[in-house]
Amino acid sequence: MSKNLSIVNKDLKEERDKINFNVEEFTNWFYGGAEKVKEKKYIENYFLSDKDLNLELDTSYLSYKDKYEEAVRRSIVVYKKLYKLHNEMGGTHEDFVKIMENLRFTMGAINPEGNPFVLHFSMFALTIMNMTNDEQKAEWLPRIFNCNILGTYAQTELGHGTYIQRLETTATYDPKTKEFTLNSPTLTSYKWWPGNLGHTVDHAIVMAQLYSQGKCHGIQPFIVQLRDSETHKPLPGIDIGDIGNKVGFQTVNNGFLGFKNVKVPYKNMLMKNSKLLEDGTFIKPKNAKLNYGTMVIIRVHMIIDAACRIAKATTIALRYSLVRRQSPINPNEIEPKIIEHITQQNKIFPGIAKAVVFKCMADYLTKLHLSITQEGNTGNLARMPELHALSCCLKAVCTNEDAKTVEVCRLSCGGHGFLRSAGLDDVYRNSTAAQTYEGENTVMLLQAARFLIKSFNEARNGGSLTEGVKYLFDFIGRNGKREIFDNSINGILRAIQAAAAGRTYIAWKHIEDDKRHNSIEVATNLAGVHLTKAAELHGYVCLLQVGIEEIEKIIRNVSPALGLVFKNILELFAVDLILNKIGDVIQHVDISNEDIEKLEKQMETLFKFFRTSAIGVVDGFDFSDPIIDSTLGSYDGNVYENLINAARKSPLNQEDVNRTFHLYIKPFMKSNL
Ligand SMILES: CC(C)(COP(=O)(O)OP(=O)(O)OC[C@H]1O[C@@H](n2cnc3c(N)ncnc32)[C@H](O)[C@@H]1OP(=O)(O)O)[C@@H](O)C(=O)NCCC(=O)NCCSC(=O)CCCC(=O)O
Ligand SMILES: Cc1cc2nc3c(=O)[nH]c(=O)nc-3n(C[C@H](O)[C@H](O)[C@H](O)COP(=O)(O)OP(=O)(O)OC[C@H]3O[C@@H](n4cnc5c(N)ncnc54)[C@H](O)[C@@H]3O)c2cc1C
Repeated sequence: MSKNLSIVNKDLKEERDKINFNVEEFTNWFYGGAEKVKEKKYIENYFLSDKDLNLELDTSYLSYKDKYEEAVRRSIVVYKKLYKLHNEMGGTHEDFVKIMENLRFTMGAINPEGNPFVLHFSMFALTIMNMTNDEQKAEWLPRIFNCNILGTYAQTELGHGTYIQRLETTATYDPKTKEFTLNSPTLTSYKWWPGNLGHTVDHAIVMAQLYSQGKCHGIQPFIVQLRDSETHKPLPGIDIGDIGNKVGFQTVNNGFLGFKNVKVPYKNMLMKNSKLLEDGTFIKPKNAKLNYGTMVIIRVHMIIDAACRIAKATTIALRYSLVRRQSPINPNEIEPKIIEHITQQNKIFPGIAKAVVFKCMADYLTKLHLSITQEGNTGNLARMPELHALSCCLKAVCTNEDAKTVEVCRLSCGGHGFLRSAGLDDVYRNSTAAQTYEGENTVMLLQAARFLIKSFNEARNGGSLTEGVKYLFDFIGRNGKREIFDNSINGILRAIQAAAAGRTYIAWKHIEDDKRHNSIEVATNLAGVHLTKAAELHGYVCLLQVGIEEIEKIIRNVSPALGLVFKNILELFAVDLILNKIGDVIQHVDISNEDIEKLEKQMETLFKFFRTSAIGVVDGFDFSDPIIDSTLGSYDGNVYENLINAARKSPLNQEDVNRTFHLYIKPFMKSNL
């Protein structure tokens, strides 16, 4: 951790003196080993120490246009260095991935409102890597890697983001010229939202309806050049621009794009999955959803992003709560650190537990994705629907929790939390954006519910189930009897499983009843609220189940003192979860009022234990001061000095009288109305 040289606030020092486990050991777990932590620190310092970045400039005060231009300038400084470092490291693909993984955090500090090149290195490169044949890889990958071309992923249109089957952009193939002609036949067919599209990139993966031999063959990906490589002027037939100011992501340069008779060569349709022969014959892929692959990868990556945003927000909220004093609990005593107010603990401690459990889930899902992708490469696509359902479900549950938790952290910092310098606004904006992009969360939950209902039918018919939904058998086996609650961690898991299975049953029954008068589609829509609740509960089952399995493994491999902290964290996550979902649990589990009171008491005991470890855990997330970028969350805890220093930098404070006084205020005051 790069520690500030200033003297650490004595309240915070006193807290750190009481930590009873090895913080470094926790950090090593969080980043996957001591070697990875070393790499992270090295890479972070390598970039952030560069004076050319001019990180002293607070970009939040700049205009929209200036923010974008500064973000581009800073990004280029970073990417130049990235290639230099990559060469120094040996230049392998693994080295590049290593740098990019670590840069994710660092980039947030450099461009707090988003990276104008992010899609090039994520969705654009990933789509070319995963959806092209060998010749296409050979042609495009070196140019992408060297940044000779810059690209984005243009799928969403003004009229459609969710229901991608109905995208309207057309790509019509002519076997005589061996070209596609791209058109935007309506206003609603304009591409709208793609990151970096407005003025940054010169290429895009464009998702368009393929027409060949007079038939539509559904959406297919095409590589399209949008701007001239020398002048950067839009090419003929391309109408392109920035979509304007947004809630966040101000420097991501999300754009719009329309096509008028734009010619694209035959070789630019990505042909790994679907194929088009030169004569225009279309060859279907093994599974039509293979073209959705890039979205699946990104949804998997979004779980670790959610964990890190929560980790950052709770670090700020906790450090602040350990130095802020207000409102004596006992009238005759001094004002306590606000963390002593139990409601404050209730705001922050469960969030810290979520960051840890989400990290476990991210590791699990990354491994699962890898193994299912490897199966897919050998032609076995059997587990694709399971991965799709799980990644949709967890993308939704984790980003919803993320946005909620970050907002609670902001509220937990009182008035100061509302300052930009507190550092929580960009975290929140990024969290809430993640609830929408890469699949709107309700839609994602409904996709997961589709899998649950299928599995429920399978279970009722005595079929086989994938591991993650086997608990549906237990529900069916109980034959209408309620699960008996027992107050252990596995008891809590069984209770959440019973609630998820019970809610799945209610949704299933709703559909079955409505099917008598309606089509299955209408019946499914009418059951929508139950379906999303079932999927959400299923997401929590997965999180708790994976949390239990992973943390049991961790405990076996770490020191006993850290093991106790992990046990505490897991219990915090579980008890907080069941108390938050108690309505659903009561419906399907035999749980008494006494059991619930016991859980509430248990929460208080868990808080008491966690009170001393909490600072160690957030320090262990190891966000350096430039990364945390917060007056309230810096390592030294000197919040009041930080706040006044930040306020003094406000552009309004650079002169003691603002010109508006003489221009407007004084004449107004002297006018006697
Ligand atoms: C909601 C769906 C999945 C619906 O797809 P659909 O073709 O209409 O399917 P349907 O007829 O409803 O049937 C569903 C069926 O399709 C299957 N399926 C769907 N997707 C997959 C997959 N990836 N792998 C494997 N299977 C998949 C499902 O399992 C269903 O199967 P089933 O019929 O139940 O057997 C799709 O439209 C979708 O993914 N929409 C969300 C769009 C989205 O995520 N856009 C992202 C744009 S890029 C972006 O936001 C980048 C931001 C990045 C940044 O700024 O950093
Ligand atoms: C910050 C940001 C960055 C983005 N970056 C990109 C990018 O780089 N490339 C790109 O192509 N796209 C990008 N997008 C677009 C994004 O993927 C879509 O906005 C997203 O998938 C949601 O689709 P939509 O806007 O059509 O919402 P809609 O589907 O119109 O959602 C509106 C409402 O309708 C509901 N709804 C819609 N369909 C259903 C249904 N079947 N069942 C129940 N309810 C439904 C939703 O739940 C929601 O409440 C970005 C978006 C944002 C906000």
